Amino acid sequence: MPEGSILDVEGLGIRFGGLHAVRDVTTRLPAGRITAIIGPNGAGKSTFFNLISGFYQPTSGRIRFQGEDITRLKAHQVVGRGVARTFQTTTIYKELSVLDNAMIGHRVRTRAGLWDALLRTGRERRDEAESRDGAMRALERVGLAGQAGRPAGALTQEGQKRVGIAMALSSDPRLLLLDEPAAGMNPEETVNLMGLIRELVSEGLTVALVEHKMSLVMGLADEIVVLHHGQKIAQGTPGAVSRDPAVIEAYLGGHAHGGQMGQPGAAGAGAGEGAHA
Ligand SMILES: Nc1ncnc2c1ncn2[C@@H]1O[C@H](COP(=O)(O)OP(=O)(O)OP(=O)(O)O)[C@@H](O)[C@H]1O
Repeated sequence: MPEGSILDVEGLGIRFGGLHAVRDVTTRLPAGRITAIIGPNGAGKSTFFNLISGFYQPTSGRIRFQGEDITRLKAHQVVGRGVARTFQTTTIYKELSVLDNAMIGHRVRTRAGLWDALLRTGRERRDEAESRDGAMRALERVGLAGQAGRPAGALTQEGQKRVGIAMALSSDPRLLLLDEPAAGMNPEETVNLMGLIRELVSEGLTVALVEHKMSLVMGLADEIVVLHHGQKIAQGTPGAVSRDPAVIEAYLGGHAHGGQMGQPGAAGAGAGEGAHA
C-alpha cells in the first residue's frame, strides 16, 4: 500500500451487460484528506461509490482499505471495516426524531436490518443502548445534539442533510463517502456544509465526495479524481486538474451540469449552482 493512503483501488471495473460503467480504474485516496470524484453525467461516479461500499460487486480489479482486501465484502461488512456513505437522495425518516434517524443509521449500517430497526425486534432492543450512544456522538459531530428530540422533517434542508451525514457517522467510519452532499442547497448552506466537512476531516476522518457543484469541489478538495466514460482521465490538485486538457475536453464535449470547471477558491460563489433550496 502506498504510504499515506487509506483506500487503494487497482484496475477496478464493472460491466452492466455491454456497458462498462467503470473501467480499469486505479487510484488511491490519501488518508485524512478530502478527495472529490468528478466527471460528466453518466461518467461512473455513483457506480464507483457503489463498488467501494460493497453495494456492487466488481467484475474486475481489487479494493484495499487500510491494507485489507475488501473487494468481495458485502455492504454491511464494508461498513463494519470503517467505510460509510450517504446517498444522492436524502434517505431520512422525516416523521421520526433526529435521534431515531441517527439510531436507525447505526443499526441498519451495522448488525440489524431495516425491518429489525423499524419493528423493534428483540435483537434490535439489545442493541439500543449502544446505538443511542453512537447516534448521540454522531449528532454532536454534526452540531445537532440540541435538536435530537425534534422530528427530522421539521429541520431546514441543511439540517436534514446533517441528519443524513449523522446516519453515516453513527457507525464511526474512518472513510466517509458523500454522494452529492450539496444537491439542493443554496450557496450559504453549501458554505456551511463545507465547514462541517472540514471540521470532520480535522478530527481525523477521510472524506471522498461525488459532487457537481464546482464551487464546493474547488474550494474543498485536496485532490480530485476525474472520471469520463467510466475511466479515470486525471487525478491531482484542483489547480492541476482544472488546467488539464483532457479534463477540459471531457467537460466541454460532454456538456455536464454547469458545463465548465470552476476556479480554485471560488467557494460558494457559483451562480446557477443550485441557488434554490
Ligand atoms: N445498476 C445498473 N444497471 C445498469 N446500468 C447502470 C447501473 N448503474 C449505473 N448504470 C449505468 O452506468 C453508467 C454510469 O452511471 P453512474 O450513475 O455511475 O454515473 P454518474 O457519473 O454517477 O452520473 P450522474 O452524474 O448523472 O449521477 C450510466 O450509463 C448508467 O446508466
